[in-house]
Amino acid sequence: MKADLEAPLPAGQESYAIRCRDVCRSYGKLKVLNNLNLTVPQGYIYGLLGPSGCGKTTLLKCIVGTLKISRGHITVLGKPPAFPGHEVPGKMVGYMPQELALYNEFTISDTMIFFGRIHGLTLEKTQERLDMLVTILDLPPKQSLVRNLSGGQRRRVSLGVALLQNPELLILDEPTVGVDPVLRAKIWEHLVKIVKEMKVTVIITTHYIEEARQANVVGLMRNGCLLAEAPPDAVMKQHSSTTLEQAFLQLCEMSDQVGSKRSSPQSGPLENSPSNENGREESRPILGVEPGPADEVEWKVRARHMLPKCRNIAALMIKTLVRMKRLPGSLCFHFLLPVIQITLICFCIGGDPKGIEVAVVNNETSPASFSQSLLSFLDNSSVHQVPLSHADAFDGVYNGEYWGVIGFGKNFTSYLTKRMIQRQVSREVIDGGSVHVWLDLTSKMCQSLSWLIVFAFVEKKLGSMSYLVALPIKFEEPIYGSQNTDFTTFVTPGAVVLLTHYSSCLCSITFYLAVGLTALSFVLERKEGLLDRCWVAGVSSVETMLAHLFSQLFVISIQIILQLLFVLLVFKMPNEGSLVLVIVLIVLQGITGISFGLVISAAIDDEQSANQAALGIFYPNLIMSGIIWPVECIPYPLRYLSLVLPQTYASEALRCIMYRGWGLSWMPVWRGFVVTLGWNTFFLILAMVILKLRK
Ligand SMILES: Nc1ncnc2c1ncn2[C@@H]1O[C@H](COP(=O)(O)OP(=O)(O)OP(=O)(O)O)[C@@H](O)[C@H]1O
Repeated sequence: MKADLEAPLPAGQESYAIRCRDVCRSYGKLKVLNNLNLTVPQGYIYGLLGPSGCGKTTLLKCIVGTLKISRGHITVLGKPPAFPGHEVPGKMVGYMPQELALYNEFTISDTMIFFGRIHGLTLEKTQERLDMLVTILDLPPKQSLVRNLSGGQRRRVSLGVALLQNPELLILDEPTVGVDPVLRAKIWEHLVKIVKEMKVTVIITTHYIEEARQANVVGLMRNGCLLAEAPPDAVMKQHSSTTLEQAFLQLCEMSDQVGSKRSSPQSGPLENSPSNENGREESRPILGVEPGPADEVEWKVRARHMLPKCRNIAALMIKTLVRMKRLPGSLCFHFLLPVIQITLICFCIGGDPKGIEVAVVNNETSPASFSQSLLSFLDNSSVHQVPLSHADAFDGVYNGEYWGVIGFGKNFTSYLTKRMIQRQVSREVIDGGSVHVWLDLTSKMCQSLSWLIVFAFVEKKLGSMSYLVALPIKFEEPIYGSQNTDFTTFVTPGAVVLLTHYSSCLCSITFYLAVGLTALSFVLERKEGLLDRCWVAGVSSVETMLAHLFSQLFVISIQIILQLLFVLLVFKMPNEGSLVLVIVLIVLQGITGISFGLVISAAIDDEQSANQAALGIFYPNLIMSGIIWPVECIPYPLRYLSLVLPQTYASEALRCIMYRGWGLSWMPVWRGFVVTLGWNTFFLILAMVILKLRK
């Protein structure tokens, strides 16, 4: 095995671009990279070959810094990947991941302009590079939408993105899959040309082993370690084979024979290249360096590196807006969905019952009787009266045909008159002078019905005499709110908060919930390799999150304006307090939603699970936040849980502002703001930590 590694190197090798030493990486218990050593000389094409699942992509991800290694050292262009101030990830590296990692709603031109912005290229420079790439890679017209391209065309666009900024290092994960042989030859020709002319270093994986003969060096990988690393001719010569494929097969057989005794190559000839000028940082710890004058400069570089770049945030935001523009139907739905929801709440919740079938058993026959007169006061649109006999009326209720029975005794008029004019009356007179109501109370709606009946009889009919039959309780003019405050009024502020929270929250985490564009973006971008690609291009997790937050903020601002217009102007919900406070609180709740969405999308990879997580949290939150029913009705242990939910205090604060006209000096109001801000900070930090930990 060692002999394989001792094949002569091409002349002129002076330094290395990539050096991996004893690199290990696992996914849980699965050890994917196993003490791997690899050296890619500067200005070479390095063909990384190996069977599917041997760990090539994992290695490339470790090299570009999207995955952290568990053990060992990696040096890329002189420093470890993601070293503060280092432009790997960044401008120095062009990365083509195995997934296509392209925005489907973009044209080819949009795609290049987006990545050009991230690399800091001017528009003219990007256009110039794009024209060149169209010729070299035989790309379709620049204005073609990516989603309309064939698989091979998309792969070429993806390769074009990697080549865009003329990087020093190109990392290409299977760039020639699905590309026809003529174009494959053209791509290799271009790679050979840029390596020769510009001293670019290329590391390329491919399933077409024979095409790797054009590489300067090949690395044959199996089970997470390198079996051989040498120029293709040397590998073939070593194994007396006429093809690389044969040589590779022999190597695999030998490796199987050696089995577990074999260790990964510890020292290949490529390693002997004079390395230390470029590999300076490799053995140096990233943290814990002794302070000195040079370190001061380094700290400044690090600090600058850590600060989010406006350029990247702007590029990501423009990207989101362009994508929205390309999906206008989806955009309208996105804006209208919360309005539709709030309209439905206002129309469907808390109103008076309409068209209820009620059986009437009237034993008084005279048309001038009180009972006839009272029945005429019942609102016909609410209660549809069906005159029936006693037996039919009760049968109808038992059969579910009527919601209840209203009954009058045959002496109702005379007994009621007695009740009102005599000081003392017998129980029989009270009973006979009362309206008897039997209700099917399996529906809460009938409770509203009973109040309707009382209201019709006592308030409307008896008018000024109503006090004679009233209960010994008097409800005076309310201190806050009005006598007409209904369930809708109670529920609306909470619903606005909730809808804002969830519409924005779902934006970040769930898949195509009506929103389409931005909603899905984070989880899908992650899944499609777009987040990784942007990260390798130099966009940090903080920049991604901030851009996402700002663009979502734009969307929820429009949603909030539309919701408030409907709630305040169309449905005439009262607002006694400051509209500014109302808007700020709702926007802050929107941010809670976005940041909560970011937590879920940072923790979960696929849209289905993200959707389930969002829904799983939505309902308990809706029920327990005091939005539908007051928190005071929740039993004690659960009430404590309710109080720590992000919407409980916010809904209360919003109700206090809108209906009591309270300002920030009132504790329930400022508490709503403070708790919301606290949740926002917590969710944003948590999302960032999860993103960092999951590398
Ligand atoms: N995110 C992940 N979580 C768990 N296991 C993973 C993950 N990514 C890759 N693996 C596993 O790691 C191993 C190496 O995968 P990798 O994608 O690096 O292989 P590869 O050599 O690039 O394969 P191919 O040529 O088919 O692309 C595989 O067994 C794969 O199942």
